[in-house]
Amino acid sequence: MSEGAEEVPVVYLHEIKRQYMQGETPLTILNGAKLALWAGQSVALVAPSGTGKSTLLHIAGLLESPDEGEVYVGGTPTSGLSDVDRTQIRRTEIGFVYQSHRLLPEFSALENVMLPQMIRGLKRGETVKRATEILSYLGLSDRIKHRPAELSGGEQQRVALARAVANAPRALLADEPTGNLDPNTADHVFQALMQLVKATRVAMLIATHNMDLAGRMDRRVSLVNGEVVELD
Ligand SMILES: Nc1ncnc2c1ncn2[C@@H]1O[C@H](COP(=O)(O)OP(=O)(O)OP(=O)(O)O)[C@@H](O)[C@H]1O
Repeated sequence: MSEGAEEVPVVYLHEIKRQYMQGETPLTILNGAKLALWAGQSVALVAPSGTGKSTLLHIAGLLESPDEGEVYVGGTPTSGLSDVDRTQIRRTEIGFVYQSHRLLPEFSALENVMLPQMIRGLKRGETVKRATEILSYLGLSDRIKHRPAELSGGEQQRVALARAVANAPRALLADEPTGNLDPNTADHVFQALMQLVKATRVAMLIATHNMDLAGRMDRRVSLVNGEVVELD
């Protein structure tokens, strides 16, 4: 990638405001939040429960719209786009990993990774090739025929990771991706995430409560009174 291309953040959140109604009372969760995610950089989002980490990730991933502010993807403002265009950007530019793997139980690991590519319109043969490559890269070449229930927790999460990067997104957003795993397995999945950042230069934002993992990422941010603050 040329240096010029890196001058624009992959995702830029500008002055994001988000309120939820709690009965009659508005609850302000994000209040002027600003955050730039850069190619090849991993960012840990570390903040207490209920401060808005998932909300921020959903807004960055175009899964939820802010009440005020703008989400730029590759320099393009997204608020004025149609739902179809937003969905298109989400499918091609952004990968999401959740705390629980959310794989489809009746499909194999390979098929789970093929699906997002097929939805995007790639030919079946191409999706098989690419899904096989990604799963092998993540150390799962002898597990591709297994269904999620036949995989360990760490393997399931690595398949979910493979699915998230199947369409070669420019941003990968992960909400407590190792939260359900024991420390050793969490470490394994975390290393896979870091390996992907280095290999693909994806911009990564990971919400985590794990300070050890956060300490091993490129940058740490938190949420204070609805704003993003840099830690360190
Ligand atoms: N759809 C919604 N309607 C109303 N309130 C919501 C909604 N989504 C989230 N909230 C509230 O907004 C606050 C922030 O939620 P969010 O899930 O973003 O926090 P979080 O930092 O990710 O928490 P955790 O670490 O526990 O996952 C919480 O108080 C939550 O109850």
